[in-house]
Amino acid sequence: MIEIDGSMGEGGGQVLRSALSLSCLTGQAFHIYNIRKNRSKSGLMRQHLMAVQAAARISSANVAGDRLGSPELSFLPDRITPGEYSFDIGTAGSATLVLQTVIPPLLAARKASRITVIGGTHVPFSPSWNYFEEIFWPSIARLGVRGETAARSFGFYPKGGGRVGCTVEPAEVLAPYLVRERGRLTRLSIVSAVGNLPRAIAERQLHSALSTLKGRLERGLPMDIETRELTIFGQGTFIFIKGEYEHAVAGFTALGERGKPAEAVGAEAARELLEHHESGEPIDPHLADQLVLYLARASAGSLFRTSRLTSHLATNLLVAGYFLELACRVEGSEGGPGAVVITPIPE
Ligand SMILES: Nc1ncnc2c1ncn2[C@@H]1O[C@H](COP(=O)(O)OP(=O)(O)OP(=O)(O)O)[C@@H](O)[C@H]1O
Repeated sequence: MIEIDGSMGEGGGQVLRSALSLSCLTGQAFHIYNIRKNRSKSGLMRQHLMAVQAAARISSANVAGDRLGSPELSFLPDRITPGEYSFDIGTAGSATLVLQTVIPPLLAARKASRITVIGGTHVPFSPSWNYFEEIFWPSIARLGVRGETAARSFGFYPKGGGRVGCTVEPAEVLAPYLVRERGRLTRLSIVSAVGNLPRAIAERQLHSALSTLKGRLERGLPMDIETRELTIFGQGTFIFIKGEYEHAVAGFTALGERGKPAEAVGAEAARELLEHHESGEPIDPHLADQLVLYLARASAGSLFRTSRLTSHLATNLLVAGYFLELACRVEGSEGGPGAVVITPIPE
């Protein structure tokens, strides 16, 4: 049984989720302790527990310690069963993080699967649905992942209730990923949205983003700009900015919250985009960590450059090393730009 210290690296839920994915994928059991030890509410929270239950359902796993607040867990997967799955988090816990947990093992199944998750789609510290669908999904599609994404509704903190999902076709081996350069910025898209709040808030978010970006991007850049009113439970706002480069896409989401001015929301996403853009690098800091589990399964070595090396990236590389024979090299230091080289070692 693989022993994992859940407080290693970034020490958050990601250590657990990546271990669940890789355990299902490789059939190796693991025991994790110190789960989210340094977080203010340590142990398994609802969203993490849902990831455990989802991974257990698709792999008919034997599990011990799967309760709220638990600091440790043992997970013994059996066989991956493809099929139709629906997981209801019951809170605004992140739906995209649950999807990201089960996609890698379901790719290794013999038949296609359809997964639906009910929960938060635009919640802090996780990929927004727009990010999942427009940045993460096209990036894994480039590695050979086939399937479709679908969103029935969005869910915000604290009510959740968004319903999103995807289908995944079996993909035995994935293509290597080589992204050293991004090429020119060819298009910018901005979606600014509100649910059960005045449309004027979405417009203020948008104007603030546009004035932050003014004069900082190429002249005459094609732009798609949209404000949206969403039908959701509860209330919420977000802005999502996508930069399409010749060889990469990058995305930045900012969320509204009580007491945070709409102008701050718009400026936050725009500043993140500018920071990435001005680095000259292709892969945004979030995609960098989210790609690791896929590159670890590619048929040959991969290399990409990112605008910021994060502790999430370092953590995923560490966890992948527990389950797979890999040679990983990171060039650069945390917080700055750098390169990641991942080479699977054939058995
Ligand atoms: N704005 C964002 N856009 C895209 N992806 C994001 C964004 N914010 C966070 N993520 C991704 O969400 C994941 C969050 O992992 P993390 O371990 O922090 O989650 P968690 O389970 O909420 O952890 P914890 O509550 O223990 O801190 C990472 O893969 C990170 O790249």
